[in-house]
Amino acid sequence: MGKIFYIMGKSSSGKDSIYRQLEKDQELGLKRLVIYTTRPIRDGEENGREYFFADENKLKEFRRNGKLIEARTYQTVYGPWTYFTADDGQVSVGNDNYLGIGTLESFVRLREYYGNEVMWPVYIEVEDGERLERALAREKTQEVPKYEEMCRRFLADQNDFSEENILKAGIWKRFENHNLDECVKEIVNYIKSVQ
Ligand SMILES: Nc1ncnc2c1ncn2[C@@H]1O[C@H](COP(=O)(O)OP(=O)(O)OP(=O)(O)O)[C@@H](O)[C@H]1O
Repeated sequence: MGKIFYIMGKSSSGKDSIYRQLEKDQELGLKRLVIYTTRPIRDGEENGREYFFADENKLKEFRRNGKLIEARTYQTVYGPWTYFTADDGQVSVGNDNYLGIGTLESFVRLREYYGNEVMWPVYIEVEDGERLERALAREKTQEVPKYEEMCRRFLADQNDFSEENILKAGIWKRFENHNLDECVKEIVNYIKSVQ
C-alpha cells in the first residue's frame, strides 16, 4: 500500500525547503500532493508547485461534487484565506508514495479519509527565536513584505501547534531543523525505514 508522507510544522520551520529536497530525491521517488489555496501567490512561487492557487468557486465546486477532503480558513490581515485538499485525481495510494505539506488539523482529516496505514507524519521543529529570525529574513526578500501577517502567523502557531494539539494528532516523532542537510538526511532515513 502506498503512503503519504506529510510535512507539518510552524511557520518558517522549513517545511518548504525540506519538501523541495525530498522531492528531488530520485531514490525515494515521492510524488507531489499539492493542496489548494485562495491566498495570493508569493514572489518565487509557481502555480501547482507549492499550491494550486484557486478561488472560492473552485472550493465550492469540490464541495458540491463531494471531492473536498478538508478545508480551513484563516482570518488574515488581508481577509480570509482558505487552504484545502481535494480528491482531484492526483493521489492513487495503491501504487505510489506521496509527499505533502499541511497542518495538524489537515493531517488528522486526511488520516480519517485515507487511513492510518497511508498517512505518515513528518513533524519539523525549530527553536522559536531562530524561526522568527528566518521568517523575518524571508519576508524582507519579498517585494511587498507582509510583516503584520508574519506576526499574526507566529502568534497563531503557538495555539495551533500547542503540545496538546501535537499529542492529540498522534505525532510521535519530531525532526529538528537546525541544520537543513542533517534534518533532510534524518527524514530520508525515516522514510526509507518505513517505505
Ligand atoms: N536549517 C535552516 N537554516 C537556515 N535557514 C533555513 C533552514 N531551513 C529553512 N531555512 C530558511 O528559513 C525560511 C523559512 O523556510 P521555509 O519557507 O522552508 O519554511 P516553511 O515552514 O515552509 O514556512 P511557511 O509555513 O511560513 O511557508 C526560508 O527563507 C528558508 O530558506
